[in-house]
Amino acid sequence: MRPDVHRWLRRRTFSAASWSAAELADARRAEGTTVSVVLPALDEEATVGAIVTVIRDELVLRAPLVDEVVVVDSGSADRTAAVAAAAGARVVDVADVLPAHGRVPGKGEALWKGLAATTGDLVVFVDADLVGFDPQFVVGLLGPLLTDPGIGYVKALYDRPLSTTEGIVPSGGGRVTELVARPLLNAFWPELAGFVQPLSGEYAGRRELLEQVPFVSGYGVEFGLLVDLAALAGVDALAQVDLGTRRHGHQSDAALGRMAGQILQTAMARRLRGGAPAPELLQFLRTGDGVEAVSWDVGVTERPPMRTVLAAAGAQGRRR
Ligand SMILES: O=c1ccn([C@@H]2O[C@H](COP(=O)(O)OP(=O)(O)O)[C@@H](O)[C@H]2O)c(=O)[nH]1
Ligand SMILES: O=C(O)[C@@H](COP(=O)(O)O)O[C@H]1O[C@H](CO)[C@@H](O)[C@H](O)[C@H]1O
Repeated sequence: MRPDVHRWLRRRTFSAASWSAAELADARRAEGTTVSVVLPALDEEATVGAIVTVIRDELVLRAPLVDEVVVVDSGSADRTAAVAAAAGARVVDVADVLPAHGRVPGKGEALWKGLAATTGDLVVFVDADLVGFDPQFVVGLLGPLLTDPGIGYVKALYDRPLSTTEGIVPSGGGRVTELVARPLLNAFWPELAGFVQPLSGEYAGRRELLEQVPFVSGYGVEFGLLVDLAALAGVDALAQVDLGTRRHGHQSDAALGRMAGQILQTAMARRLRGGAPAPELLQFLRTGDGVEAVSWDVGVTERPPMRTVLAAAGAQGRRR
């Protein structure tokens, strides 16, 4: 493992259990820091209400850590907006935010407009399809930002069980992460190989940083933000926090194939400047109280086209 990645893993990996909502509420009040939570939602009537309710009850009313909870309705056909509003969220329609800019489809658009529709110094993004949402997710994401001014962006890491028709596959989730995003980052942005969940849908950042980078419109948004914020602020300004386990709604393999395509587009748009890929692939295993990084060499070599070999042999033969 690269020494810089090993060092980053040690210095910038936190546990959500390190902080309580009450202590962070005191800390942010003392600093005068404001906090917004943004939930992008497309047809999430089944889950958005419970998430908003828990955030409001625990982090707005009980411990005043969060100032505003905004659900960005991405053009839902179900009752997402009504359910979210009934739970206490401020709901904005993606088409109504920055209308002069029109609207493009995709999750990233909802997040970009969520940034425009909120004012918090710190912005927390939470998917609206989570099951069994724990308010400690938000506490854990805010912990590093409220205790270390040198940290500007925090990604969630967690176990990701995959629920299938045959049952639960304990670590089967994060399919595009394992098959596309992780290999891409290791090859072309090896300094970011320490992120256990580079595509996690829960993350938080300082508005002053988030407003300086583009938001990729579709599912490339997480990949784009990670690469662009690292380029802007340096890897050491980025961190990750262990939130335990995350369960959410899963899309089909075909849908994830399209997601992978968007992530590939996002990566290649940032990488066409060439440069040989790094040969190391870092994967992660859950240990008792943390994660263990496992390093693999996935470097490949290339054999030249046979035609050139035979031509050279022929030329050599002619020279013998
Ligand atoms: O065009 C979109 C696509 C997705 N989402 C929301 O973004 C989050 C993550 O999307 P999804 O669950 O489809 O991604 P997955 O978690 O399956 O990768 C969810 O709250 C979606 O409702 C959205 O607001 N607009
Ligand atoms: O991590 C992944 O591979 C994908 C798909 O997860 P699953 O295989 O359905 O658990 O989920 C994430 O990726 C999306 C693209 O970045 C994010 O928008 C989602 O929030 C996140 O769940």
